[in-house]
Amino acid sequence: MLRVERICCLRRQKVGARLSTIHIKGPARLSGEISIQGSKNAVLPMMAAAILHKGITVLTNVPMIQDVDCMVSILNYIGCRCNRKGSTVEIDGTEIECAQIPDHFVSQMRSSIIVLGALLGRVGEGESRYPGGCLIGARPIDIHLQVLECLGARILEEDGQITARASAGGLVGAEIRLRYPSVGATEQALLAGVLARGMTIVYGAAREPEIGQLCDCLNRMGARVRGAGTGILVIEGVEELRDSRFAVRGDRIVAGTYLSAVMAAGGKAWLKEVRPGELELPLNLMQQAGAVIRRDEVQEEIFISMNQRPGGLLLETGPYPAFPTDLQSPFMAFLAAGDGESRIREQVFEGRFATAEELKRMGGRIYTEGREAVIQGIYPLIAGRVTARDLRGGAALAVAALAAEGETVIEDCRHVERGYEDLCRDLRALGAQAYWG
Ligand SMILES: CC(=O)N[C@H]1[C@@H](OP(=O)(O)OP(=O)(O)OC[C@H]2O[C@@H](n3ccc(=O)[nH]c3=O)[C@H](O)[C@@H]2O)O[C@H](CO)[C@@H](O)[C@@H]1O
Ligand SMILES: C=C(OP(=O)(O)O)C(=O)O
Repeated sequence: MLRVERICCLRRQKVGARLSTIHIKGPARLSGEISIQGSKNAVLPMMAAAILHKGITVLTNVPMIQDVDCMVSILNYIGCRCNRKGSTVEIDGTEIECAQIPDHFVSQMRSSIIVLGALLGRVGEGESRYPGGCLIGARPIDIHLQVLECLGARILEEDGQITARASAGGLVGAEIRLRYPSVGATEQALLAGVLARGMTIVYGAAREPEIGQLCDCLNRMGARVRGAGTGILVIEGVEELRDSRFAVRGDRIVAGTYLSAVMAAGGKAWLKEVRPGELELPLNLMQQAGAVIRRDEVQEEIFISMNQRPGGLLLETGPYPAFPTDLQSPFMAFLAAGDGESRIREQVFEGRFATAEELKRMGGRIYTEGREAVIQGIYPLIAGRVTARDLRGGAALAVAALAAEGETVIEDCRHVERGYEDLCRDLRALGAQAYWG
């Protein structure tokens, strides 16, 4: 059995806490242009993929967000050397000294759990506690563990500690059927399958664009993965990977948030470095609610103009290509300041209506029952003191504040900093009065 000595010298880089209150003066009308940061949900598994390679992986257009800081800390801790210059991160995975993902960082970020699959692939073992991340539902990891077991890992769970070990020859390719197209579990299968012996086929895989990006990145590193964008992924195991460089694409959820801001406030905006095709359904719904949208797939730009109160919508979240759950709260925010009745069905995370309570404190007329919300639009909303309950929920409150009379103070925005480089900077670039306080 491959053993990794647990030197675990604590090279813990403190994940810095910044100011975590946002002040926004409304109502606003927006006009401006912004480049969209690199995608959080794409870059985190790519960073984990660097563990698989005994050499250098360079990622460019990496967003400056806390989850990336957290992943850098995990990689440094296990023995990789991460060197960051602006939006470029170079990861040297030559030495892995420790197969234990440190508790401190696991509790901060959901994506920490996929490091387990990469460690198993590279050194045949890994240890982790249950991952943190946004509190938007139960978020079990049974499918992740099923994936690893299918590939031959033995999993031991004791007091919240998970230990996974491959047999002496390492992981072995297998057919894996996912009971749900979980994004994280699909990433887990990709990371664990790349260096496994033989062929791995994942049926019922997630089809999110971030999975496609991970497949592209792994193939650039020398892996052999086919089927990206479909529900069946075929991974032909390889012996080793090679040095590579990969550019992370723009974050469709961040873009969707700023489009929602224009929907709430009115005005116009040009968003650069984002693929309109990744936001097909949200853009169609925004048009249905009254926006004028122009998409440029070649230049990777979206233009939006909104000159009326948003009309009511019916939407239901689901795995891609259905409506993304991560945009549910920003949509709820602009619909709350709209004209007419909307209905939202949240099918992915059962706890993702917490932000509705905060929107109600801003005068929003929202009624939730189970997985369903009914929203009666009203304008303007009322500014007040509200709390960011989760990452997208915090951003959604900023969206609502643009359609509220007075100064809104959004407290506890540490979750927002996990995923947005600087929400206030970007909203100011669109003409809003938004400041960290
Ligand atoms: C870092 C990252 O990429 N986060 C994204 C990822 O989260 P994440 O990878 O956690 O989301 P999943 O697709 O795994 O979860 C979807 C559903 O499956 C359930 N489930 C998941 C795994 C499992 O082992 N067992 C299980 O029951 C979850 O509780 C949830 O109800 O995809 C979500 C769905 O698009 C997004 O909202 C998150 O922003
Ligand atoms: C839920 C999200 O993130 P995480 O899975 O990292 O908690 C999100 O990005 O909206």
